[in-house]
Order: sequence, then structure tokens, then C-alpha cells
Amino acid sequence: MKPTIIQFMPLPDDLVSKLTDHFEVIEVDNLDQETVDKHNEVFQRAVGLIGSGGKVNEALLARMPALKVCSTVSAGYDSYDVQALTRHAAILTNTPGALTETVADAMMALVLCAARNIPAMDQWVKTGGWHTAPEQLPLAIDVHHKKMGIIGMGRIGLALAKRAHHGFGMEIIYNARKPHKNAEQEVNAHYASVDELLTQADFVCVVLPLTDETHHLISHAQFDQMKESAILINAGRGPVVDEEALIAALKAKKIYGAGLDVFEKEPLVGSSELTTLPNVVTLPHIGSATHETRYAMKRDGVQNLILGLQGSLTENIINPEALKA
Ligand SMILES: NC(=O)C1=CN([C@@H]2O[C@H](COP(=O)(O)OP(=O)(O)OC[C@H]3O[C@@H](n4cnc5c(N)ncnc54)[C@H](OP(=O)(O)O)[C@@H]3O)[C@@H](O)[C@H]2O)C=CC1
Ligand SMILES: O=CC(=O)O
Repeated sequence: MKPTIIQFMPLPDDLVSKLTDHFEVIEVDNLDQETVDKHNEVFQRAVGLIGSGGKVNEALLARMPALKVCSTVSAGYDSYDVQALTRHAAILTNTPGALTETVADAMMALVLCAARNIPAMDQWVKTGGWHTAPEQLPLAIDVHHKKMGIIGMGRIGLALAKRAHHGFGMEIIYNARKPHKNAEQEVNAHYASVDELLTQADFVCVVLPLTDETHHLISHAQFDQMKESAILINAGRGPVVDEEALIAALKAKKIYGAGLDVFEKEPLVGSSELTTLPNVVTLPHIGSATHETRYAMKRDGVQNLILGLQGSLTENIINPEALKA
């Protein structure tokens, strides 16, 4: 009998068929307790789990004693309790390689849209402002040859830096936990403390994982340090930026604007002031949302699961120590 795996997100037929070559595949809607109760026996015997956005914690793992590989179809894994997975001797795998360039494109789009007021200008044309009040055309802010500060010089940070430096002639400063020689060589980036970066950057681009250290890394004190003309971009995880402090900074004109793909609570609540403040560009967490990239992420997630369960996966493992547990 083939081992059982649980799929909690829709996958294209060709990828499901790759899975069914190896496993009994059971698709469920989500990982809610109700779903687990309904499929209790399947969760008990499943050796693999694939999907994204589910909460994988001690409570779920207690219901999945046979789990060996948990494959998230995402780069970020803050909704997964990595320590609990390790305790249960299950590896967590992710799909960062598939999405880096696409997310960097989205971040550059946020930089351009926020600086050049693109969404507002689009609305202005479509609602007749060009005819009725052409004198009210607001001027925007240049992007080219400005200073970009990138907090999080990982895969996406570097891909963004290359676009900004080679495409727009921008000077790059960055912060990460350690200096990144490749960024220094490839885009002449200079390491800066977060404080230095905030005071100097025209664009503060945050692309960090959500951890205990990064939660609310950008809050009131950090907005106080930023230039009045600065634009904040966040495409990492919403809670890295204190949203209440961001709204206060925008209202007090401590910064010029923001471009956001991620929010403290998603979907963003309609009553959030971020939906009405000028100079704020909002996207619905679509950094990786292209046909090509979403397919590639699912393809990599399936590959991670198959190789992981065969014991031959050599990359994308978040907690290799689980293999020794
Ligand atoms: N909006 C979207 O659709 C998407 C969002 N994401 C988010 O983007 C994040 C980054 O992705 P990716 O670039 O692939 O990840 P990487 O792991 O390649 O890079 C993460 C970077 O963050 C830095 N970092 C981590 N903790 C700290 C800290 N406390 N202070 C300063 N720097 C820190 C790391 O520093 P160091 O290198 O020195 O260790 C590293 O440079 C993901 O974790 C995910 O949350 C990812 C994909 C899509
Ligand atoms: O936010 C998306 C991810 O892949 O992480």
C-alpha cells in the first residue's frame, strides 16, 4: 500500500499525478480542527503534508504522529512551529528559489507606484480629473539615482538591489544580520545599521521573515528617524512593521508614503486607514502571484515532498536537525 499524504491546497493535475505515482493523496480544504476531526484516521497515518498558509503547531502535530515531511508552498514559514516539527522528527521544506525574481519585480513596482503616484494618477484619468481639474495634477518623486535602503539582504533583497542599482542607477545600503559580500560586489551595496539606514534612505525596503526579533522592527522610533520624503516598502511580513505607528507617521507627514504588499492582519480590513490615506499603495499579498511563479512554487513543493520522503532532499530544508531527532 502506498503511504498517505495530505494536500491542503489545490494543485494542477500534472503535479497531483506526480504525487499519486508515489502516494495515496487525500485532499482536504484546510487544517482547521473540524477538518482534522472529520479526517482523523487520514491525519493519523499521513507521512506528508503539502500546502500553504495553514497553521502547523503542536496541537496539529499531536494528531499526525506519522508525519515525516511538511512541505510549504511558500518561502516564508512563520505559521509553522519549526521547533515542534523538529521535536516530532518531521522536516519542514519551503520553495524560495521559485519566487525570488517575481517578488523583487513586485517590490520594484511598489517603489515606482508609491513614488510616482501611479494608482492615484490612473484613477484621476479614469474619473475625468484630467479634463475638469488639470491644474491639480500633483507632482511626484523621482526614483532613479536615489538611495535605496534594504532591510533583509537575502534572496529577494539582492534581486531587488540588482533591479534598483543596475536598472535605476540607485545607491544601495542594506542591513541584515551579517554583511553580504556578494551584494557588496554585485551592486556596490554598503552595510549600515538599521538606524543609519533609516536616516539616509529615500526608499526603506523591508523584506524580512517574521520572527521574534523582527516583529515591529519598524515602529514609532524608526519612523521618527526617517526622512520626510522617504517611502516605506514592506513585502516581507505585515507584523514586521507596526501598522498603527505607520498610520500615525503618514498622518503626521513624518514620511512621504508607503507601498505595502503585506499587512498585520490579512486580508486588510476595509476600515483600516491605510485604505484612505493618500500616498499609500496597497497590494493583496501578491508578491509571487504570477501564473509562472505560482506553478513553479507548487512544482518545487511537490518535489520537496517526494524527495524528502525518499530521504534524498538536499536543499530547502528549514530544520535538518529533525533528521537526527
Ligand atoms: N510578499 C510576498 O508575496 C512574499 C514575501 N516573502 C517574505 O520575504 C521574506 C524573505 O524572503 P527571502 O529573501 O527569500 O529570505 P532569505 O532567507 O533569503 O533572506 C532573509 C533575510 O532577512 C535577514 N534577516 C533575518 N532576520 C533578521 C534580523 N533580525 N535583522 C536583520 N536582518 C534579518 C537575513 O539576514 P542574514 O542573511 O544576515 O541571515 C536575510 O538577509 C520571507 O521570509 C517571507 O516572509 C517571501 C516571498 C513572497
Ligand atoms: O508570502 C509568500 C511566501 O512565499 O512567503
